Order: sequence, then structure tokens, then C-alpha cells
Amino acid sequence: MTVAIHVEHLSKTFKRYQPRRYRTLKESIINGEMFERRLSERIEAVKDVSFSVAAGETFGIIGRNGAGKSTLLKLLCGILKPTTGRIAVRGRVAALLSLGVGFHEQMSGRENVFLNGLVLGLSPREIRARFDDIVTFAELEDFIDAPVWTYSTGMRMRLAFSVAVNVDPDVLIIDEVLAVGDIAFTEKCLERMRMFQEKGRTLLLVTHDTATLAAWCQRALWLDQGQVRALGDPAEVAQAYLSAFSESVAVPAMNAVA
Ligand SMILES: Nc1ncnc2c1ncn2[C@@H]1O[C@H](COP(=O)(O)OP(=O)(O)OP(=O)(O)O)[C@@H](O)[C@H]1O
Repeated sequence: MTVAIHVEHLSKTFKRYQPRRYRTLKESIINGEMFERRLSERIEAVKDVSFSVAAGETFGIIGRNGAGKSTLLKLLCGILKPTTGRIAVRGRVAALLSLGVGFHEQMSGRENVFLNGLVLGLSPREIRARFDDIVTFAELEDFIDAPVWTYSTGMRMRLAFSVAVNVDPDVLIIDEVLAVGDIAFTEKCLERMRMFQEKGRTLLLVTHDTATLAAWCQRALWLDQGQVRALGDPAEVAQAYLSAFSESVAVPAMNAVA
């Protein structure tokens, strides 16, 4: 078995600061501490997490709000550095994280496609060769030269997804973002994801939805308060998750991978 992602004893701690609270501006200036920040707490967003994903596998991560899912994904794509632990990812990774991550607001869609392509390791020639497909898939022909700050949430998602799938990554990471697209576009994305699976590429999906785990994933991990609560068969992981949080209500699978 070729391992695509290997995570070993991974932890990420954030320091959260709070400004000192002075009653008046004068008081804070006199104290010379106007801009001083005070460390108030440490948040262990990811705690001693270990797992492996095989090449060609679709792997799901489920967990409640604040469980540490986004932090884990940002660690996997190198946006964040681990506090402790080790990550090894094989091949080119394209990630569709929370919307807008990776886009420069003042730059046009076209410039952002080139920038993202370069960041993902393509040469300018390779990006030029894929550019039309990216724009056509995103259905942004009329807007590609407008600055990204003028784009709607759905337009950003379309561009981000289109770049991610068209750079032909070995590992595609998707963090619940397809939910903001309209139904027709979501269908197109799901079809691309199926094609991606058929090509034997590795897919990592984050979802709140147990039906999505069952429909898409070969294995799954339940992350709870930064820790692995269950790892293995998606139906069993989903069952454990649901029984612990009976208030969790499954939504249709199509929305959730997204
Ligand atoms: N940059 C940061 N600085 C401080 N705390 C952070 C930071 N990023 C995340 N956190 C904290 O880490 C914890 C995990 O957050 P994270 O966004 O990874 O959760 P999540 O599982 O993705 O949640 P959701 O499902 O709501 O997106 C939360 O308590 C969050 O407040």
C-alpha cells in the first residue's frame, strides 16, 4: 500500500491574546501599554492526532464545530506549522478550504488563477494550457478580469474548485465548501470528484454529515475537541458520532461534501 498522507502525533496549540482593558485612552497611554497584548489562554486545537491515508483512498473527517477539522487541514496543506508531531504528504496537494483562502482580493480572477497555479507547482506554460478549462468550468468567462473582491461567495467557490481540480493534484482536500454553490454547479463538482476517485487519486473530505461519509469514503476519522475519537469504517465512525451527539441531524449527502 502506498501512503499518501501520514500524520504522527500531530498537535497544534494556538495562543489567544486579549488586549488589556483600560477605562480610558489616557490611562492606557500613561501606562505605556496601549498596544501591549496579554496572553490569556492556550487552545489545543489538534491534540496528538495520528492516522494514514492510502493513495487512491477517499478519507472522511467528521466532527462538530470547533473540533479542529480546519486546523488539521491547514496543517496538512502547510498553511499552519505543527506545534509538535509529523506530517508527510506524497505528491501535489490542492485544497479547497474555507472560501477565499488563497485569493488576493485586489487581483483579478485571471491573476489569481496564475498565482494559485504557481503556488501549486505548475509552470506558467502549464497554467496557460489549462487556463481556458479552468475559466469554462467555473463559468466565469465574463468576470475573469474583474477583481476577486467583486465576486460573490458562489463565484469564489467556483473558481477555487476549478483551479483545484484542474491542476491535476495527487491529493485533493475539500472542506465543506461546495454547500455554497447552486445545485447545477454542485452536481458538476461531484462528477469531477467521482472522476478524480476513478483516476485513483486521494480525496480527503471534511463534513458534518454522516451520509456523506457513507456515500463517499472508504475510511473516516471522527475528530472531537482536537482528538481522534474513532477511526476506521465510515459507517461505524458515523454511528459512534451520531450516538454521542444524538442532536446531530444528517443533511442530504450532496450538500455536505460540499
Ligand atoms: N488562528 C487561531 N487562533 C486561535 N484559535 C484558533 C485559531 N484557529 C482556530 N482556533 C481555535 O481552534 C479550535 C478549532 O477550530 P477549527 O476551526 O479547526 O474547528 P473546526 O472543526 O474546523 O470547526 P467548524 O466546523 O466550525 O469549521 C477552535 O476552538 C477555534 O476557536
